[in-house]
Amino acid sequence: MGREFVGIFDEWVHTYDDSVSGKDEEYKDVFMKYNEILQAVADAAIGSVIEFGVGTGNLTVKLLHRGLEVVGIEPNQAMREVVAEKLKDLIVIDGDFLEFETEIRPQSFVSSYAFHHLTDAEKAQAFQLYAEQLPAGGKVVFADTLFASEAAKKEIIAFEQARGHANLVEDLNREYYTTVPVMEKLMTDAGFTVELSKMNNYVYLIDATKK
Ligand SMILES: C[S@@+](CC[C@H](N)C(=O)[O-])C[C@H]1O[C@@H](n2cnc3c(N)ncnc32)[C@H](O)[C@@H]1O
Repeated sequence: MGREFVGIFDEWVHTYDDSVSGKDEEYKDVFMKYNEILQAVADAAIGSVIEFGVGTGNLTVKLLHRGLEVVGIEPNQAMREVVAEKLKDLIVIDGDFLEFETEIRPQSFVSSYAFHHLTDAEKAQAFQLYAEQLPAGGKVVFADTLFASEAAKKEIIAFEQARGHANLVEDLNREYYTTVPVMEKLMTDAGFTVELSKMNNYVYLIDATKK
């Protein structure tokens, strides 16, 4: 579920790695410190890991370098094909944040630049599901765009509009980018302790531990 934006990646798959490396002017600030952000997610993960929205596998590579067992979940077929080519031994399953079936018993759920595909109600559902599946001390480590408040979100969208970043503005209005207080509440309600760190003007590291 939360798959309404999956089709966007049929096209973006071809240039996605250019975007994350700063070649797409509109998304430069979103992907600022991309490698550092993904490394921070990988460093906070523990044990057997389920990674959602693997895309072209950039976070996956960092998790594997840490020696962690990883199963990837990716709803977009073109992305699954790219990552299967890049990481031949990786198990990548067709699934999403809410519907996935794997053999492993995860100690961490991780993701980068993808959780905003879920509405806040779906995010709440996801955290309840992860709390049921994780042992005490298990982790949810996500990096994603969050805003300090709804007012801050409006201000940034107006700023991007003024500098002519129409595609980014459309994206920020179309998808379900939420706020720091909402994210904190959804996670604490599901039984996690949460630490949030600002990584660039858009992205926060969300590091949560099941009580
Ligand atoms: C912006 S890319 C991020 C890729 C990679 N994680 C990264 O950090 O570069 C978002 C990815 O999430 C996937 N996606 C879209 N909807 C999803 C959902 N409901 N559940 C899981 N993944 C989803 C897309 O197909 C795409 O591969």
